Amino acid sequence: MEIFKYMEKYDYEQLVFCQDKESGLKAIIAIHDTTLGPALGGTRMWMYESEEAAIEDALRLARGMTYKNAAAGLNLGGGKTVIIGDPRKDKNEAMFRAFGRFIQGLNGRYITAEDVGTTVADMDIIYEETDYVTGISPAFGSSGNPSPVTAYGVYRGMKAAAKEAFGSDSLEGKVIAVQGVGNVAYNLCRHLHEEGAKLIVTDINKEAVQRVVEEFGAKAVDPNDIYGVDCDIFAPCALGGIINDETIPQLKAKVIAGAANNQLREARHGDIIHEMGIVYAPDYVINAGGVINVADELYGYNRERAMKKVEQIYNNIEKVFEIAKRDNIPTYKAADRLAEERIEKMRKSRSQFLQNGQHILSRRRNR
Ligand SMILES: NC(=O)C1=CN([C@@H]2O[C@H](COP(=O)(O)OP(=O)(O)OC[C@H]3O[C@@H](n4cnc5c(N)ncnc54)[C@H](O)[C@@H]3O)[C@@H](O)[C@H]2O)C=CC1
Ligand SMILES: CC(C)CC(=O)C(=O)O
Repeated sequence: MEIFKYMEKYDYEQLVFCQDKESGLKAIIAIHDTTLGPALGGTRMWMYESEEAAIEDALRLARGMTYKNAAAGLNLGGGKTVIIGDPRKDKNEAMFRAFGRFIQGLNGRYITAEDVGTTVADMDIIYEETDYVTGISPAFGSSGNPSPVTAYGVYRGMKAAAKEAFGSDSLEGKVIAVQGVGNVAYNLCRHLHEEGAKLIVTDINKEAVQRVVEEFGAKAVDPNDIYGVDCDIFAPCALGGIINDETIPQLKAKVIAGAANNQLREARHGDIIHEMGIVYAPDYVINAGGVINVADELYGYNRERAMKKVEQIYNNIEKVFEIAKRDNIPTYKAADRLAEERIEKMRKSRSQFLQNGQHILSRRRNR
């Protein structure tokens, strides 16, 4: 991978490599765009096949956060971190303290939170070293684990997608195939079960599957079989890239609506599912609940205010469908349009000069 070429193509601002030998920290912080404000995005800990795969994931996820934060109406830019390692074996306190110091060194250009493989306890350790962390324990007056709120937002967005596809937003009796039943999807399954949906689930973690089978009466299938099951809605809630040339021909669902980031392996896969008549709720619009919730910490966390904004995900998904119809484009492009228009407007308004203490004028005054 030619890193600068890739960064130039999608206009990334910064890529930071963090190494701490003592603790074993190998982290990559990617900052995509800070037009709207400091970059906020979670930290993923994962066993990448190669350093290149880790860099690519950090970059793709960071760009997704720029679009997610913009489409959600947040005054935040996009960034993300990946830590290379096994979250079950390789974590230690010194690692997250070292990581916190690296974040502090960015002086507020990047703010972190949880993602796959990291927890509230990890964020609490980072908080020992920097203020630029969210999703820390409610004991600190913060919002805690974002996953249940992400799940609620996905549930609301899925209802809006169901209304578009089936004419009613009720999920009662709908067959919903859920891929990955981790932190977000466990909570999503609870909402779906409470509304009377029928669940088909899979995960590579057998205990996670067992829990939703026992608690919500879900039917379990093997991970490779989830794409082809007979269902109304497919909810990808594991990792990215799962809508691709191999999986699309197997799909029977009329709707795709789930929590996973970067669901389309390539943009053209969004065109293919559009042509097939599948209603796709763009990933970064439907899964914004978590970031909306943690971002509220920056104002002094207020759950009621945060949840009001999360409710808006239903309307945001409707807005995406409206733009898609108005401009006769697939929904993934409509979502990009929504986000890009907002960023562009703000970029223009910020081009006016503001005396902010950093300009040559302020240095002259202090001489
Ligand atoms: N946690 C949050 O608040 C947010 C999460 N997301 C995204 O949602 C997705 C899920 O996040 P979490 O629930 O937090 O992660 P998680 O790690 O708790 O859950 C993911 C689950 O997917 C399973 N999995 C991995 N590969 C699989 C495969 N090939 N087949 C079936 N199952 C597989 C894992 O075993 C795990 O149980 C991720 O893509 C994440 O980036 C997006 C926005 C916010
Ligand atoms: C989980 C979040 C708090 C932020 C994030 O990284 C995301 O939405 O993907």
